[in-house]
Amino acid sequence: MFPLYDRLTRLFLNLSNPYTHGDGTAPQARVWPYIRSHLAPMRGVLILSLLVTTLAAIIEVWLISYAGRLIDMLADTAPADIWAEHSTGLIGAALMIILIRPLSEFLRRCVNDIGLQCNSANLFRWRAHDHLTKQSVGWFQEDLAGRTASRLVLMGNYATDTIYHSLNAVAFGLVYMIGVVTFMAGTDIRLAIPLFLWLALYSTLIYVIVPRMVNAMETFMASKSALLGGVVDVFSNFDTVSLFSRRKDIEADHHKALEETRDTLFTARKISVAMRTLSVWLEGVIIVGFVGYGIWLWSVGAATIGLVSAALALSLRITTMADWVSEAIWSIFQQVGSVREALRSISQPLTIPHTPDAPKLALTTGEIRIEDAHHHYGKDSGGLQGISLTIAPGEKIGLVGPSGAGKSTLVNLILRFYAPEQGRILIDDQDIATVDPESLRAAIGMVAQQAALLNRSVRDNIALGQPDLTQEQIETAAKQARAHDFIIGLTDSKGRTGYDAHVGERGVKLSGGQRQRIALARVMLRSAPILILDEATSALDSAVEAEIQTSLQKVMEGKTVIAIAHRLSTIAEMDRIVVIDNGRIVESGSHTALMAKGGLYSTLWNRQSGGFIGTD
Ligand SMILES: Nc1ncnc2c1ncn2[C@@H]1O[C@H](COP(=O)(O)OP(=O)(O)OP(=O)(O)O)[C@@H](O)[C@H]1O
Repeated sequence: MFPLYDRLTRLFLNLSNPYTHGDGTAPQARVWPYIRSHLAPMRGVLILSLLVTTLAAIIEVWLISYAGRLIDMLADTAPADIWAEHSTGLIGAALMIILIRPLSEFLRRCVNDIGLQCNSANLFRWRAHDHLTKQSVGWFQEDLAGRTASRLVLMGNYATDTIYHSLNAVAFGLVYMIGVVTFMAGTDIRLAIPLFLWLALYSTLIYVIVPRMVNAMETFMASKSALLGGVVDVFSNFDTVSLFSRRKDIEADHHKALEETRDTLFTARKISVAMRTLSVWLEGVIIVGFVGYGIWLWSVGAATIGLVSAALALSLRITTMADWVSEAIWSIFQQVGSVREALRSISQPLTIPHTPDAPKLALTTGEIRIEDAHHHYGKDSGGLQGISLTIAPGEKIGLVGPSGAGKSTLVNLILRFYAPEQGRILIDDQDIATVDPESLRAAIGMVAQQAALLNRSVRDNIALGQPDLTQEQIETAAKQARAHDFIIGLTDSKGRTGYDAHVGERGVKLSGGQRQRIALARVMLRSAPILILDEATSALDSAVEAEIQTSLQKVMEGKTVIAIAHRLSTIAEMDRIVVIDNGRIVESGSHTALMAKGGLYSTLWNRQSGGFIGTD
């Protein structure tokens, strides 16, 4: 029975495929165009949903009207004659209630809850993820990661709910209109007057309240996203927070964020309470309007008793249906505010255009040419103030300068994590802005200052991006990076050991030096002709660093290398040393030449050899 049930329901799951890509343009910034642009893969399931929802609505309306007719029938029939006169009708109605109605509900649930909801939320998330992962590294640094993640995940639900309730509103609204016309046809057309009055009042209410509600929901969702972003930020930097903030301060910040959500929800709820109360009041208006109008017509001799009772029955039926429609409309506009808030992140155009069809970087020699690069991170000053530098194929340069001079910024531009605000960067005569970014990064091996690892096994971290590597290759690289010995001693909380042990979020379960050695092993396995070492050995003690130097020398062989180091002794042997200060190149030459010159480099060197660290 269960496998059959599974197969049957799976048919509905397979009604659409959520994993389809959009047209590659940035998502629309406005809610309805945004939702519309996702409907194509769902077309079949949406039409089906509209049909089954309409069917369900028809059955519900039938049930209401049948209840009325049943009472009329019982009143008009003698008890002894009931079966003789109405058995077929009664059995038909019973079958309708026991069989057809549950079947229709099953269909409606399968189409809406499985076919639509299981797929639609993921379709929105899939495409939003597709767009967000094309954003530059720089873009991700501008916003709280937790907030962006929560917007991506929750937006799938909000957008789906918006579609679901819209279909409900359309289906129930349609049947509502048909139902009202049918009911009216059986009574007196004059009773349409209170109905129109109600419609006018209800539309006004929606018109006045809905925009306020959409704004209130958007503000509430913004405070909720900020709350989530804040919590993720604190939890993921708990060491720093514990060191520098008092518990009271953390609590106070959290309290403030919570209070913000309470306050914004309060604003939204004030509106919804008013809306709900006014809707019920309007339902009262329609009941009193119908019945009162009927009584007045009767009192002036313009209508019969029958019309008054019909008016009462009619008003009750119409208000029940109006409730369905208003419920659906109400839900839509609550979700619209939430989608609009999520779109603040999701619909942002790419900060660096994505060029999937761009040609791959054709590497020949590995020459890097930087032409007048300026980058101030959108500010007026700071960053790079015009750097021109050519690094010959196979040349090894050391990048030196005081903290904040712009060394990492230059590397970020070469990796195209940011696009230079002015100037350009060429590798083997190809402007990196015009080549496929994946091929660019594949050409560059990088060990960063903060060697962050992913919460996966050590093996996966070393083989990142190269799943075909053998265990032997991975171990050889780990040995060269002096990582093998500590790796085989690792055990994680789930009992996995050695290369299978997981390293914790961002590699927190390893020491800084261990992380750096894994990152070095990773880069040793890359056959990238350009190597960037940003303080690649800064977390290692001198003994391990000396051990690694030989392997590192081997890895650097024949490659174009940019090495950033504050510990100048590690780069003194480079072909050329480029000194950056305040976003500009101030000196360039070999260690000996720069020492002879007596400029910034020699000052830095003398300061270090004066006690900070040995030079030999
Ligand atoms: N994401 C960013 N947004 C805004 N400004 C930034 C950003 N990253 C760096 N900067 C600014 O750009 C300037 C250069 O920073 P950069 O990180 O390139 O210096 P650095 O020479 O690598 O320093 P360090 O040796 O301390 O790592 C600094 O003034 C810094 O404040």
